[in-house]
Amino acid sequence: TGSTRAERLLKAVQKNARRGDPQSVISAIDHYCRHSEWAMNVGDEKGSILDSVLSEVSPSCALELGTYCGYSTVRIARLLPPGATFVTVEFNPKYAKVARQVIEFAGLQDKVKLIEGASGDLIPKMKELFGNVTFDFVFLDHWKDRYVLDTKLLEDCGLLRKGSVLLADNVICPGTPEYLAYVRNNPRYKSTYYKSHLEYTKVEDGLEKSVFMG
Ligand SMILES: CCNc1ncnc2c1ncn2[C@@H]1O[C@H](/C=C/CNC(=O)c2cc(-c3ccc(F)cc3)cc(O)c2O)[C@@H](O)[C@H]1O
Ligand SMILES: [Mg+2]
Repeated sequence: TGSTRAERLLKAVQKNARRGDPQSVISAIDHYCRHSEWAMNVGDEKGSILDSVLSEVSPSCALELGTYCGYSTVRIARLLPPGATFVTVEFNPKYAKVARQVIEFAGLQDKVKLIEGASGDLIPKMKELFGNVTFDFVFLDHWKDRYVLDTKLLEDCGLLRKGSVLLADNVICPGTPEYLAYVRNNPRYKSTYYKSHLEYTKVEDGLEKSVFMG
């Protein structure tokens, strides 16, 4: 059968990027998605905002919800301090398979723990899997109607600490209205909106950074 969009994106990485060079993997995906076939990666414009927030936080323990093809996984892993723990969660085995190959091509497999499964099932298991962990940084980029549920789950499972930073993609397009309402009207969060554009387009989108106050 024909390849999927994700598999064609992987082929573009294998063809155009350099093994062990994360920046070349990022550039190859951005070029392919801008000029050949759009895909729902956070992209280069919002990706630069992600990079700057990451550099501020410099997390020793990070979580990503929704790996997809591993584009933001590579963006995050390449900026983490040595020895950091980085967990990314993906429940579609086909996407997980592509993401593992993209992450490996970038040479970042030793920095990334990709766990296959649904966030709702895995979040309550994080303490069991990784010891009494709290996440310094969480990137939300999975199903938009699950951001609030999973944020509450992270709180209830004691996985956030005073100062933990949540960064959410697509708060304008496709949009996450109940998530914005939740973090912006909640005294336990200090939120900032970073205006940008939907990946590879001129459509408005943005990232919401929310600092958990404990
Ligand atoms: C059930 C919730 N828990 C989950 N646990 C683990 N992985 C999950 C989960 N949900 C979804 N996933 C995975 O995350 C990814 C889903 C991401 C959903 N993202 C979007 O819908 C999205 C969509 C757009 C978009 C914007 C404009 C359009 F016209 C069309 C699409 C842009 C984006 O940046 C997006 O992130 C997939 O890999 C999916 O398998
Ligand atoms: Mg997104």
